[in-house]
Amino acid sequence: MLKIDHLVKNYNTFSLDCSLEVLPGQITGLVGKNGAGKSTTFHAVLGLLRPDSGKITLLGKDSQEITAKDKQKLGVVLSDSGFSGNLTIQDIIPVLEKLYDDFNKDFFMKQVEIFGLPYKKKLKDFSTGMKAKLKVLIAISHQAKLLLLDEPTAGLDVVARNEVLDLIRDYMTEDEERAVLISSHISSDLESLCDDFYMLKDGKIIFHEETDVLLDQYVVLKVDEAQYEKLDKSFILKVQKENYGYACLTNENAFYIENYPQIIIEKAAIDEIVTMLSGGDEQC
Ligand SMILES: Nc1ncnc2c1ncn2[C@@H]1O[C@H](COP(=O)(O)OP(=O)(O)OP(=O)(O)O)[C@@H](O)[C@H]1O
Repeated sequence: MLKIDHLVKNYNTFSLDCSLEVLPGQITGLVGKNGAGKSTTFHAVLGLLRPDSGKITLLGKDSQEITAKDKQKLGVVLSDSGFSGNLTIQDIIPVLEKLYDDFNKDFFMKQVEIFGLPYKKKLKDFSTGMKAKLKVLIAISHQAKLLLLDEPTAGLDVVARNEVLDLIRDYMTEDEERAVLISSHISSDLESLCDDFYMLKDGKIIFHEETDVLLDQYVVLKVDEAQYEKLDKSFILKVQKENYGYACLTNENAFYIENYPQIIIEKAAIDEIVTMLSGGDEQC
């Protein structure tokens, strides 16, 4: 559905080199701190900036050959995009009908009602949550095959965030060929949503894993100084100094359970994995 092969974009003090793949039927998460390069990646995929090198294949075509008609098959949320704040939902409906051959007005209107979005209020007077819901709603209201969602939950409270994530889940259940690339700097947001994760750090993908594997095989070993000395560190991905000794991240849960029954082994939440992997701590 989307394949990015060594997309390179250089700015003065920042250099992106990103490769990732979004498969049909999958929700892929792109996580990374502020400034990691998530938006630059989305902009490049959408042809909004010119990459220095690399290849992007979108909907089965080289991204440079994507037509306006093809773009109708994309549902997009960008932080810096949207309709003029002086318009209302009432105003944008005819625009959406013109923009998208498959715009589903009934679905859109129903969701506007469910979300309690004001029909005649100017968009600039919407709350952050209302704006976010409207953006995602627009992205999923025209039978898109691929959603490209850059930080769609930014600034939302837990309730609004879950409503937005539910919309994305519902979108996926309607057609098993659909796919989503979604970014967030809060990885826990995406834990229950995504099938796999890529992690960007300083413009580079430093990690890719399926969520099932993450939840099943990634654990944190909590060891004191003496245990740390004796630990076989072959499968330790990151080490973090703690008050009690060391927290060691591994993706070989079974090896340490079998060989070190006396040490404390805790399930690693995605947030913890991301924080440890993106931290500057020593890597074994
Ligand atoms: N047009 C530009 N000119 C120069 N530098 C840029 C430009 N656009 C982005 N950058 C730089 O590229 C880096 C990555 O920015 P980007 O917006 O892609 O990060 P991000 O991961 O989306 O961050 P955030 O979560 O804050 O949106 C930053 O250091 C940013 O300053």
